[in-house]
Amino acid sequence: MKISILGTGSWGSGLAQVLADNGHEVQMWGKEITEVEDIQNNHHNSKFFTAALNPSIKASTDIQVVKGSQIVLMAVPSIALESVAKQVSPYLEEGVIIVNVAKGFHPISHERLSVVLQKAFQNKQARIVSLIGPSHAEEVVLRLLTSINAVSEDEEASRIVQEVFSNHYFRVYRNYDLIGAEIGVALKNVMAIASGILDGLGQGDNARAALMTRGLAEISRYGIYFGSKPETFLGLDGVGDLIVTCTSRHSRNFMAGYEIGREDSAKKFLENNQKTVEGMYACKIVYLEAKKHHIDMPITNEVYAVLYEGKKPSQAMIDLMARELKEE
Ligand SMILES: NC(=O)C1=CN([C@@H]2O[C@H](COP(=O)(O)OP(=O)(O)OC[C@H]3O[C@@H](n4cnc5c(N)ncnc54)[C@H](OP(=O)(O)O)[C@@H]3O)[C@@H](O)[C@H]2O)C=CC1
Ligand SMILES: O=C(CO)COP(=O)(O)O
Repeated sequence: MKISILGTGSWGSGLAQVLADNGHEVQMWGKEITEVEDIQNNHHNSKFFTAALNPSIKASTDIQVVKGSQIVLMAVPSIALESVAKQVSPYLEEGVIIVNVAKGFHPISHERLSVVLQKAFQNKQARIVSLIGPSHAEEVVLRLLTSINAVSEDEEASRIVQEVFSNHYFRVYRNYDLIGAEIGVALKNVMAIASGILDGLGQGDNARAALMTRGLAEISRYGIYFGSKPETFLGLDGVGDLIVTCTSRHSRNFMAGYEIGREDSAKKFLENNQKTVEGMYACKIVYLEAKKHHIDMPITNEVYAVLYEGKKPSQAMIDLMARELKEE
């Protein structure tokens, strides 16, 4: 099967490895010439990994290479998703399966990303599937064991994605609760920033366990308000992705928080960051939506205050602990 991947960053490259290992014809598209040439000529993406890529993976800066693909994978950050979708749309086949792997929301409308893609590809009758779960690209590229969900309201499309991606090191489950899964994987990035902040401030395992547990309660409260199934938050797109991101130094969200905690300020990080840290954007969107809908989100509110209002992380931690005492 011909499968195109839009985005030559870390997750696009990790998933290219899986698909090429499964014998598919993998064509990547990227705007960054150095990444594209590295993949095409050296079978590496040295900006992100030392591991070699499957040599059958092709890469180009010409977006027309997607022509004739049965599946197109969108591996760009949430803030770029809509513009890349518009750019590629003229070259897509009718009924193409679009696989989104970005975690977040539309920066202006605050819509979930599958909704953004459904609208962008309406004229192609595209079938949208989110492939999301606990999965650091750094491990997938090394073929370390990973389990993830193909989430869609289109059961047949999610079965196709499940079959196409699964292999001996990459196991794909199906899930049909798109609202819950997309909210789970977007909000865990906010909690990962909070977890990194605690680490940077010198806190330990007890604090991290409390943060993750109360963070999951917060994510579930938010998701259930918007129509998610509660059990989704006990699965790969809830607690699974929360664990992998809140506890790992591979996570850019965790590491962003760590740097902010160590400095006891977000200023330096915000001035210098060049990486994709989705939790920064998700935090603002969730803060605004929660306020609008009166959803109690104490951890998100404190991360927001640290990122956007100049609050000291140490003070945010004190304020969280000093709130009115209540039942779990
Ligand atoms: N990395 C991971 O382990 C995982 C990531 N994800 C999610 O996948 C999404 C992508 O992340 P990831 O691959 O890690 O990010 P990276 O920063 O590694 O790569 C993003 C890629 O998108 C490209 N890009 C950015 N903006 C545009 C644009 N306007 N037009 C075209 N290309 C663009 C970048 O190009 P350039 O380099 O030129 O900026 C780069 O090739 C995120 O939402 C992330 O949360 C999900 C699971 C795991
Ligand atoms: O989503 C991820 C793992 O599931 C990747 O996390 P980061 O974006 O924080 O690196």
